[in-house]
Amino acid sequence: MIDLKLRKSLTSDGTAMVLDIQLNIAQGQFITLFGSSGSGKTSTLRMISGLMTPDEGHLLVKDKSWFDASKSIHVSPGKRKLGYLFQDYALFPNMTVKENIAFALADSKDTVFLTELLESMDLVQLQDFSPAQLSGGQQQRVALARALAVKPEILLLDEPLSALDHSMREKLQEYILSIHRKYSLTTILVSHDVSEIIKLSDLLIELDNGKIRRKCTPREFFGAGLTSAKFQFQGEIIAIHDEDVVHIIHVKIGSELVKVVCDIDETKNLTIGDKVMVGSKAFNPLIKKI
Ligand SMILES: Nc1ncnc2c1ncn2[C@@H]1O[C@H](COP(=O)(O)OP(=O)(O)OP(=O)(O)O)[C@@H](O)[C@H]1O
Repeated sequence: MIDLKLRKSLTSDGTAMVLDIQLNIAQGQFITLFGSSGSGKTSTLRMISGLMTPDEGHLLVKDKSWFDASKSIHVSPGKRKLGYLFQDYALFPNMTVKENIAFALADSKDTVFLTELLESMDLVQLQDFSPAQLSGGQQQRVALARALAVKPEILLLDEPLSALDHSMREKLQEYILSIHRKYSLTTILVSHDVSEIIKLSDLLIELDNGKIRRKCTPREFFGAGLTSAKFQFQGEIIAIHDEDVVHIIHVKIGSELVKVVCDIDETKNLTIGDKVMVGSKAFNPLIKKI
């Protein structure tokens, strides 16, 4: 349904980087772009949206050409049927919830669809509020409804929940998944949150220095080596202490601190700040860099 091959010279941390990716995405798929900072995730979404022009390549959506460098085709961002959601809700402060959504409607007279969006996002009670009167999660629900108002074929989500607290994130994940299914969207998410990625997406694309390094299911990606663990948590290493022949790795998981005892061999590639999975199988804690 989406056939893309996009190439663009970018500057990564002052050095040149060529973003060069080729992907075929089926209708209805939920994909996550994952990778370190500067690997090209946001630039990929910006090229799909038309906000950034690739140097070379093509982008076909449902057999319609949105971009083709060799034929000088560049459909403007406003004419691409897509919804784009960022961490920043970017709502109009002087408009009510309802007006914010109505403003984006493909057909401004389509009050049936406007009501459906207000209902799907549980915004009926809040429709006359202004954005300043809403919580972060409520504002992001309005932004999501507004992204859907154009009846998009593709939904682009660039870390849309990273400013929200844990419980709000979980609720919003449910909304995103339900609208993805209800409107048969093809959704591309950028996220660093392992549980969010596993919960939402069918396919993970790992970007490294502008290239696709790996394509697999999120479970394969994060679970390799720990697949039979009885439980797994994502955390961040905040300290590594030497104790004779072992290392004690201090991992922050949510607001808890967990200490994992490891052989020196096991910790060779681990440093403070690394994101890791901590799991346990038959009472032996396991730790793996992600
Ligand atoms: N318009 C542009 N022209 C040239 N270089 C750019 C442009 N936009 C972004 N870049 C550079 O391209 C690189 C990739 O940026 P991008 O925002 O796509 O990375 P990312 O993977 O989304 O990172 P993060 O996780 O930190 O958001 C960065 O080094 C950035 O400075």
